[in-house]
Amino acid sequence: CVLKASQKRRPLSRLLEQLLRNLEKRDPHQFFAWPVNDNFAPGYSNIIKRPMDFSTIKQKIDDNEYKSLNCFISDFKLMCNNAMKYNKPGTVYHKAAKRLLHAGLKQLTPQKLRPLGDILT
Ligand SMILES: COc1ccc(OC)c(-c2cc(C(C)=O)n3cccnc23)c1
Repeated sequence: CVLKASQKRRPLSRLLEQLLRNLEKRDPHQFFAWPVNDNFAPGYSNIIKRPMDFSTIKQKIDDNEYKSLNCFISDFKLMCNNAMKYNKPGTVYHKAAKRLLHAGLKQLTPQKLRPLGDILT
């Protein structure tokens, strides 16, 4: 029996892919899907020193750069906090980031993750 490519993935990578898909559902406008472009966000790269977005997180999963769930969660928080730093409160992006962070962290609580078993230890 030959395993499909996805089944050959490391257990942590497969879990992170699943968590990422669930987080992306909370970004219906895809504001966080790709790196923020300085042409649409003046001065962004001067203000935000460590940009992060869902496509970069996906690439890091595929490159096995995440050694733990916490590193994955840190990048998710970085992505949301970048948006809350650059965009003023009340803007569509600041509000979207706050909602995404709140909804995302609720999906990443120990209670929600415990059923996924010992691959997190
Ligand atoms: C209006 O449609 C889009 C499409 C993609 C975007 O970022 C990938 C953004 C976007 C995303 C952001 C963020 C996340 O700060 N942003 C800030 C200022 C101006 N534009 C954006 C908006």
